[in-house]
Amino acid sequence: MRVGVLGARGKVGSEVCRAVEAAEGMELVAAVDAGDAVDTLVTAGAQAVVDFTHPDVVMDNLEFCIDHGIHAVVGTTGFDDARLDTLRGWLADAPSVGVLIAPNFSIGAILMMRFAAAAAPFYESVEVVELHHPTKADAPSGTARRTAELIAAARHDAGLGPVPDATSTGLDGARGAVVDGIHVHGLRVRGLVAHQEVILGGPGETLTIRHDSLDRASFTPGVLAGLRAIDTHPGLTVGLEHFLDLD
Ligand SMILES: NC(=O)C1=CN([C@@H]2O[C@H](COP(=O)(O)OP(=O)(O)OC[C@H]3O[C@@H](n4cnc5c(N)ncnc54)[C@H](OP(=O)(O)O)[C@@H]3O)[C@@H](O)[C@H]2O)C=CC1
Ligand SMILES: O=C(O)C1=N[C@H](C(=O)O)C[C@H](O)C1
Repeated sequence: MRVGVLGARGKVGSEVCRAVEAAEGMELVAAVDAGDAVDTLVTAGAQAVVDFTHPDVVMDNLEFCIDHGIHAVVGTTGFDDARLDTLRGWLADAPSVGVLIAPNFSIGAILMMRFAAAAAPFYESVEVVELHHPTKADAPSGTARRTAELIAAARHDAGLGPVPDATSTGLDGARGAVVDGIHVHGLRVRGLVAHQEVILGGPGETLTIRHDSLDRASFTPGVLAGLRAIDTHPGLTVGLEHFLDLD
């Protein structure tokens, strides 16, 4: 497979370039960063791209790739329902192209989200705390948003009501952001990479599910798995778990 990387000089993109170069059956044919011509992907004959750029530019990148019949494996964050619908519209005109949007490529983070959704029906309280390096573009993290959505859906299916919270006054922001009714807190601390805790609570007990990416190498096996599967999964897929055999 001939692979191009967008965001190739970034923190994750540079790891991905190394991983693609070392991967059996893959060739890195284009390494594109800010200011480089995206047309390079076409002249180099890229069959698939990996995008780890910025939420402000990723939609333009994907429009280009879909228009040119190039599959895309996307780690960049910032996807809401409106963006996903836009992608579905573009893909309707390019039915053989596959796009994978993965809020997190590390296997531990995928399992953490799964465990959190499984535990959610059993606890009255739940909050999400994400902790990242201070150069992160977005807050809360894409992983935290996705986790909160999965927890909210699991609570809804189980017939649970809102999480209890007696707060009536306080400083703005003290209770974090709210995603689908679930409070999400973001910390930015030098020295951290990417970490998340889901804290669930019921009478007399709490359960804490924690995941730590200690190195950006944690993301590359998932990216390679996405690349290996993308040409047999046309259309839009959200979440690498759909390409993995987790059951
Ligand atoms: N899904 C997952 O598993 C993970 C997702 N991420 C997400 O990936 C994204 C990137 O993260 P990270 O690597 O830490 O960020 P970095 O800022 O380190 O890297 C992004 C790179 O993309 C470059 N860039 C900006 N615009 C373009 C463009 N139009 N075309 C090509 N390259 C461009 C930037 O250049 P410049 O600095 O000059 O602007 C920079 O080199 C974020 O959204 C982050 O949340 C991160 C880790 C894991
Ligand atoms: O910017 C990061 O670093 C990360 N971004 C992703 C996110 O927002 O969830 C994945 C991981 O948390 C690292």
